[in-house]
Amino acid sequence: MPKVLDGATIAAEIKQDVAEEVKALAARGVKPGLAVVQVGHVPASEIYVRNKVQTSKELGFLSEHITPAETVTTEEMLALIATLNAREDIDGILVQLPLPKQVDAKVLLDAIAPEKDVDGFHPVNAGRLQAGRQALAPCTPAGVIEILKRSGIPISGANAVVVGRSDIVGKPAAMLLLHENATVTICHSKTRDLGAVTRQADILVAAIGRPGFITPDMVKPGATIIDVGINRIDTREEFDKFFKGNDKREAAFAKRGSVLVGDVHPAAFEVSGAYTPVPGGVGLLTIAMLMANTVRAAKIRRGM
Ligand SMILES: Nc1nc(=O)c2c([nH]1)NC[C@@H]1CN(c3ccc(C(=O)N[C@@H](CCC(=O)O)C(=O)O)cc3)C=[N+]21
Ligand SMILES: [Mg+2]
Repeated sequence: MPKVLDGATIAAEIKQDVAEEVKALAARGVKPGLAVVQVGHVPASEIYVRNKVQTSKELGFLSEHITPAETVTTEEMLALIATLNAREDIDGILVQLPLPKQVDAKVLLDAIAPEKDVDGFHPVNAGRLQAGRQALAPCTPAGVIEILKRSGIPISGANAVVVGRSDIVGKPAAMLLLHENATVTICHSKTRDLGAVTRQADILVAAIGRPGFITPDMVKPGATIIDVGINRIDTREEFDKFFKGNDKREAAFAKRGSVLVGDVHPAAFEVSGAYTPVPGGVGLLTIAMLMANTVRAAKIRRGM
């Protein structure tokens, strides 16, 4: 039976560590400050943003939730970022994605002061990360490393295969794994005989953004699978592809009319030695690492 790498347990450990750091900072008169900017009403953003704001409050941060209207312009957003960049009490700035079409996301993200870029999306942080300098790393890939380390899964010398090459997950995940001395391969939609490559993986990171894309034949028996995908399934046909005969998921589907599935087909987990479930895996670590990044930003920025 494969081992389930429980995101909730590991996230709680990280938050405990963060809480202790916050206490130590409080004793020195410092309170980490996080600004979460949520534009308009993207239904998928509501739950994540609420979770980020609530967690940062629980941990004793100064927490600010800023909610510009759906119709906000790039210029107005740039003015907001400039204000937050200049504020002494704000250590971290997060602009929740996606943004409305009229807002130029790249221009905005590049305007965030790199030392306050707790998402790790700024090209200066991407460059620092790849150049082996002190950097704020993107939260989801940082969470992947934390799961592996805290679960005692050896990274050094392992074959790590990352499927997906996005700037915010695949690429930085590969870089972080490389820094931990894995032998890293990045795969993507043009990779030839993908299964032959993924079957070499001791650690398989799935970050494609397609439901159930990784099938059992693509997994080396006993491998560790980290499933970064979060896909919502809301038709019976799709449901049956992944969860036919699964009573727990059946109940969830009946109740909510949708369920989440990762980028890994549930049958592929059965081939693995250990895996992160969806939900309850990497997503929870993303939020925990945002908190860790904010404390880190506070310490670095304040010279501590
Ligand atoms: N600037 C920015 N930074 C982000 O980090 C960012 C973003 N924009 N836009 C959206 C994505 C998505 N994201 C998630 C965070 C937590 C869960 C999470 O907590 N997932 C839980 C619950 C999932 C559920 O029930 O819906 C789980 O996987 O168990 C998922 C996804 C952060 N993102
Ligand atoms: Mg993310």
